[in-house]
Amino acid sequence: MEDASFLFAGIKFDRKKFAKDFERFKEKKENKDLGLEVSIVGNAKSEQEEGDKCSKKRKRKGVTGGSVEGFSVFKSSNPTSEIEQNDVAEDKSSEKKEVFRQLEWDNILRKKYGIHVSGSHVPSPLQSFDELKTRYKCKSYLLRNFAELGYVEPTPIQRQAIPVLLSGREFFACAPTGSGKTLAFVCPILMKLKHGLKNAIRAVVLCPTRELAAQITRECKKLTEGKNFYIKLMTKELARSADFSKLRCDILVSTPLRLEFAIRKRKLDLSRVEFLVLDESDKLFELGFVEQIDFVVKAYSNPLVVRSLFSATLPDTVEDLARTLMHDAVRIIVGRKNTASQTIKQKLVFAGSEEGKLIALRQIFAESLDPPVLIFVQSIERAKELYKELALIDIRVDVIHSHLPEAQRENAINDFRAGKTWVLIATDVAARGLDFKGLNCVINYDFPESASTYIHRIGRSGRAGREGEAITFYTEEDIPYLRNIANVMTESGCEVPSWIMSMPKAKWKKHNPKRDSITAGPRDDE
Ligand SMILES: Nc1ncnc2c1ncn2[C@@H]1O[C@H](COP(=O)(O)OP(=O)(O)OP(=O)(O)O)[C@@H](O)[C@H]1O
Repeated sequence: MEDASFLFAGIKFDRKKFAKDFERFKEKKENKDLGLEVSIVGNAKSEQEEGDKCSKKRKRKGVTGGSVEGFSVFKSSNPTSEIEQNDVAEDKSSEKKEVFRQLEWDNILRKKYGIHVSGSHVPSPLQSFDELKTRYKCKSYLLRNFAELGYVEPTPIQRQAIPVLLSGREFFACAPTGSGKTLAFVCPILMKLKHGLKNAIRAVVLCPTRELAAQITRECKKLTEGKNFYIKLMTKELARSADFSKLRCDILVSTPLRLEFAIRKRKLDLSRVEFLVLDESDKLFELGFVEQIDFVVKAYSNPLVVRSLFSATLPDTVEDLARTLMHDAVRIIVGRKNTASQTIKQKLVFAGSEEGKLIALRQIFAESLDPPVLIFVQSIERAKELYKELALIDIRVDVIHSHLPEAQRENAINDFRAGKTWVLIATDVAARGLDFKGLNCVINYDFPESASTYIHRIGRSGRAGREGEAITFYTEEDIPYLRNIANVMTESGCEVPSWIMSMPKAKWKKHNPKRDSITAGPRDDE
């Protein structure tokens, strides 16, 4: 992890400058502690208006620095008689009771869905999608599109993240792979943007790969079916030649590199962006991305931009960064942090050598090839080598890595999704975010470079509650790192031999050993 403390430096929200407002905010918190400003589930008016009020207050703070009034409904009233005082006391006590009841109910709901939150005054989780209508006046088209897509009830991350983003709060969230994080940020952004109001980019979603950016764009379009939203994927073409001053775009989805290019070379204006989402945020803070991210984030000159971070793995360093740099951030963790999805059956296989791996793979294919299967290797070279090997067998195989032209990468993904390809060999370019609905099995032909890479790779299967399988080959050189993977396995309920669990945990930065080339072992037909 790079030292990324300079990140978000472009956001003009500094505590010194707004010290007075922070003082007032404290005052507000005290009043809230008395239970005067907490929303109640089912109160259609309150939460939408609270959200709007919240952003208006931030506006006043951020833009004019003017006085902020009305923190307490009781401050402005001036009870004179004893009866009035008693009435006020009674009101206070019943409001307090209601607030406690609500908090209790929120906790029950969170416990039921494994949601853990911290931060001040976290909005109540959703009980159902219908609540989006009753509590937040969500437009019917969105709920219709949910139904069309078969989304009957919100997933745990959606239950909590949607109300938090709707209330204008910044947050960072960690939830398992395939648990619906995309909808968790797209839905509230669509609800808040009210399409077609302004001619400016108002939301930006950043993610580490083009394939993932394309997938998020598609998901956004599906959700806005029947409405005039302008959702744009930052393609190479767009980044190079678009006239951004004329481009109609409500939500822009991009990789950091392309966005940086468009800002530098094409004068892309991000001053009116209201929402910034960093998907796969821990990856975006790694070496190779962090400088682009820093540059891009500085381009968001709107002091009211609401930032949110999502990932299935969230190292403490990224959490610390988010906590210090975001404004009054909420933390949302679903299940246990940095664990694999519970629906994936995970297995370790000792393959002995490179030759042993190929034999083991062919054996799996012979005994139980249940396509589609995704195979991960460590490098582009090895992806090409394995492709040559498997092309000799009578199975439909393809390969994806970052040295392929964009169209070929796209075809590889599309053919795999469509079932035209049974086996896809991939480098870690396909490890994050990609949603292959029916993927049955992930094979880690090469041991993953880190526990988080392991979690993301195997998370391409077992999505949206479905079952999946993950097989990880290891050789002698991987043994010191076995324990780290074994921990992930036991955390999600898989069995691991006791000798592995008694090994010391290796200090692990990136494990990318030099491996012998992938050579053909003896074949059945020889
Ligand atoms: N409420 C829902 N009910 C049923 N399916 C859903 C719901 N929300 C999302 N999905 C589906 O779940 C799948 C996974 O969603 P998504 O790709 O957003 O997961 P993710 O949490 O972002 O995963 P990753 O960490 O791997 O990026 C998708 O196929 C999506 O259509």
